[in-house]
Amino acid sequence: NSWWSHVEMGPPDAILGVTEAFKRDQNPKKINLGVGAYRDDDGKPFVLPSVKKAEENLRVKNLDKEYSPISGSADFCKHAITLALGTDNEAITNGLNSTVQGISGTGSLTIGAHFLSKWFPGNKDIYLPTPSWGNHTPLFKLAGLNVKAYKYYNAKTCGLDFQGLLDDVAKIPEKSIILLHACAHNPTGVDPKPEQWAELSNLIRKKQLFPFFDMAYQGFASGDVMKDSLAVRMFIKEGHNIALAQSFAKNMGLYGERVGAFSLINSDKDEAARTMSQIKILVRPMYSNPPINGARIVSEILGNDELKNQWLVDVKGMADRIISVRSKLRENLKKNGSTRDWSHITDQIGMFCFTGLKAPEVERLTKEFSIYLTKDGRISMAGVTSKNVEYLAHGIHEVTK
Ligand SMILES: Cc1ncc(COP(=O)(O)O)c(CNOCC(=O)O)c1O
Repeated sequence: NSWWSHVEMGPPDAILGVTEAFKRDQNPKKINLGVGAYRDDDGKPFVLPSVKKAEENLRVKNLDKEYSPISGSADFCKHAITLALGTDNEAITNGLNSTVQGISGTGSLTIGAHFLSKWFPGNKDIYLPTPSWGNHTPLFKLAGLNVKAYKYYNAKTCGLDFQGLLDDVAKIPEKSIILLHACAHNPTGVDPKPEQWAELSNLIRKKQLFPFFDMAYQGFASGDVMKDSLAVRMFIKEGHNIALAQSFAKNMGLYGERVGAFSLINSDKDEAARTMSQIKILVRPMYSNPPINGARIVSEILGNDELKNQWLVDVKGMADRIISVRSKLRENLKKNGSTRDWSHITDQIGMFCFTGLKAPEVERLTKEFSIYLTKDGRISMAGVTSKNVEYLAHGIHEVTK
């Protein structure tokens, strides 16, 4: 008889469910706004020219398939942290970072979660923004951390609830962990302004909280890699010894290659060596060592001026396309006669837009117009193109007028 008769069917993933329904829809005008991956103006996946060139360079090198070190190649780790903090950042030149390759952003967050769960000297409580990426809660719980929340999004303005954020952070018990989206907040697209990051940094220091940055979109948000890492660089400059998870899924289009990095900024080189040794001890039984292919592509691009410059053009091109369809959507809503304030569509940044649509409006948009998005009204701007933006504006206006 069965071992598993007690195992019940789990709930479908909210986002993947949207794509399944989209695939079944026969309407030629259907639009999928659920997918969290970049699409070009023809709605197709995009392999960056810099990535294609890097792969050509790698092919002729006839590299072997030997294991990576547990931490990934030192070359890759150096390139990853240097991209995040900037070439001459003191934390790097003084050897204060302990950086390992992670299995994309999810795997890098997971390494951090397990490290904190085992070694964090304070409360094993991690505070997430409300809302946050759907995977954060299960990921941190799986590592044994208690997941709590702080106010972040203002549904009335579709913007940042900065006062609510400060009030909540002020209430977090000292020596707790706070998760921060470095740029392009998922799912809201709402980021603090630089001066708000500065105020938050002061409060977090006063409260002696441990900042854990999740930077999954560096360069993809504004199109400028240094602008997008401003909060991370500011916090380190202000004396916070942070944790940082990076992903190359979006900004290099390496989704399925699963390339990321996890870093701690330490007090001194000796502490960096000790934390590095313990991070490797965690990774070894987890998956032993990381995949080599994507890491080689990243190293090839970031280690070669011509390819790095090509990549900077490629990633800015993706960001600019998203920024332009945000403007087009807002313009078309106005053209359709909508009198609502849609300024949040262009104020928000990165892959996602929190439209402010309520569940019944979302339902009508899907049923009557074959436009697919998650129930919370989040749309992936990557699914919007110059060809479907007018139809999208028409549908949104019809269900919100
Ligand atoms: C904030 C954040 N952190 C981390 C990650 C991790 O991404 P990866 O593990 O692919 O690098 C993601 C990827 N999200 O993908 C889009 C979606 O499903 O909403 C993310 O949004």
